[in-house]
Amino acid sequence: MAEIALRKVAKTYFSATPVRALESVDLDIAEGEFVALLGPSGCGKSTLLNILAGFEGSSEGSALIDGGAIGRPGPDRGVVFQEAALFPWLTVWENVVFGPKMQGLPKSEYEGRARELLATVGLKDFAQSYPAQLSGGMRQRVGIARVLVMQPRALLMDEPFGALDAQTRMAMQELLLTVWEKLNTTVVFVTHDIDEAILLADRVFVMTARPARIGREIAITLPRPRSIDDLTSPEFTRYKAEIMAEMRSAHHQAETA
Ligand SMILES: Nc1ncnc2c1ncn2[C@@H]1O[C@H](COP(=O)(O)OP(=O)(O)OP(=O)(O)O)[C@@H](O)[C@H]1O
Repeated sequence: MAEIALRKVAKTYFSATPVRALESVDLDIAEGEFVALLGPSGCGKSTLLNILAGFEGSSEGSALIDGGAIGRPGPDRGVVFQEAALFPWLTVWENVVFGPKMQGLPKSEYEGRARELLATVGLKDFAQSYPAQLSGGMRQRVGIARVLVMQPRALLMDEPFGALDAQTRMAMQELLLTVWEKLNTTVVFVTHDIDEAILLADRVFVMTARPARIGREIAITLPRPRSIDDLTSPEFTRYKAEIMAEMRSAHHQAETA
């Protein structure tokens, strides 16, 4: 699984007025670690994830995966966005096997894995359905299976459950925990939701207002396996109070900047 390192990463967008999105971000993520990024709206979380994905370059500093500089997007990194970008004209099964098929892999190398993943995300009986016939949560589960079938070394997730209702969201969080505990992929997870960050992550990074830096790192030592029952434990509440205070001060800096 991937080890990720950011060294003094900065990013300026040269639009009509230049925007400094990131400033001197240093981050070390261990193999198999689950990391969550929280921060005020517009601070630069997606920018950071896009640099890790290779969708855009940094203006300064370096981003490394397993010691090598991150260049273009690659199959070692799977990216999941808020909306699963499924092909509407393909069935669930065809969507899931699309990547390995395009890579020219023989069926024997990916079909078994694809079947297993569909079962893991609870969609075994929907293999022949089309995306339009699925709920938002089901579509997102297809999206996750589609990325995992490529066996990425790191999973980069940008608000993946942001568009889902509260109940579906909790089910998806539990599903992701199950999948991650099984595969132990390195995960970088961007969210606005403090509960979600605490429930899922080994470490939560609270970013400052733009230009974003890592303001605070909080190690979440709640035992694993975790479940949504943990949301009401006293330790959980303590973490939440600590992170809320940090977020409030980040928000205040954003307002007064
Ligand atoms: N392609 C771009 N061109 C110019 N400016 C951009 C571009 N992408 C992002 N920005 C700016 O960079 C800053 C950081 O944006 P980013 O999307 O990374 O924030 P974010 O923390 O993910 O926000 P949110 O939490 O609201 O999703 C914003 O001010 C945004 O307007």
